[in-house]
Amino acid sequence: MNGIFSALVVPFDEHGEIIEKGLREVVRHNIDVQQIDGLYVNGSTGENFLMNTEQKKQVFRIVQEESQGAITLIAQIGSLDIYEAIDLGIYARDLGYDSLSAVTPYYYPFSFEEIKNYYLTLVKETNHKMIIYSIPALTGVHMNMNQFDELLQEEQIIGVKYTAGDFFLLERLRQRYPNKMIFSGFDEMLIHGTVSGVDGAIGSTYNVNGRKARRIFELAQEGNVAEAYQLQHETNDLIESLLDIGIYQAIKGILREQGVQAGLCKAPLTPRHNVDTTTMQQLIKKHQL
Ligand SMILES: CC(=O)N[C@@H]([C@@H](O)[C@H](O)[C@H](O)CO)[C@@H](O)CC(=O)C(=O)O
Repeated sequence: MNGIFSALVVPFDEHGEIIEKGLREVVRHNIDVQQIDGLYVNGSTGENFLMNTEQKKQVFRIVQEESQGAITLIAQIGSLDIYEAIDLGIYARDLGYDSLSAVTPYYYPFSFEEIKNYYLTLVKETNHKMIIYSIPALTGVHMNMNQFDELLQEEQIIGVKYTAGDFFLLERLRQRYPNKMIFSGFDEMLIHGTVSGVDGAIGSTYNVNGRKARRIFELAQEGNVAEAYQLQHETNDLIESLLDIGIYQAIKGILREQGVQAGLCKAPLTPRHNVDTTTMQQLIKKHQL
């Protein structure tokens, strides 16, 4: 479960329905063109939190069918409805997903005990591997080393998707848990995560920039930090542009220009945002996507 994983984008039509043919094309593009090692399915990038249960299951099923065991699959099942999360976890497990993952419960000010019980319940009820999805910037949940210690004592909790900029905490996690999986979650900090010893990276921009991300990852692992950092500078120029436009809309816009039916974003997200063909073509050319 190492390497570069795309946080999969999901194509929606103008009514917020999933475009099945488009989703299959996005999976194929990730496997055949971006040559990723795995997919992180129904995460933030997949607009998971805008979908209903049936749509989430539809995505899990189609991705598994299309990837046919060629890559590693991680199913993000986190939900404020713990019973939906359990249902999704059992569904993805039975489809053959390699691991589950769940974002820390958000919106209400949950205590750490409530968060811990949430994960232990998911692990018990699904009887599958679990990767903690920690993204404090969006959830407001900032866990400290002692709290990660409590979660990682559970054998079925195999690792953390670490989407934060606290590299002291990341260094402590890596030192204390050499045998747990740690994924870097911010693409713009891929080199920093790799030098900190992460096992892999999960991110939205790998849907369009996965090959260059792999070069950064491999060069940094080999200790060629200067060359890795030059590629990170170039990558961060791209990421800055994507963020200015609207990250998910821009990624789908690039994919559409490349002939992949990446569809639109689902409301309340703006379906296209200010994505225009000329800008997308310029990004593709400038960054050799
Ligand atoms: C909020 C968000 O989209 N974060 C992305 C990053 O890949 C992010 O888009 C990228 O680093 C640009 O900021 C991932 O961490 C999210 C992710 O892995 C997921 O879709 O679950």
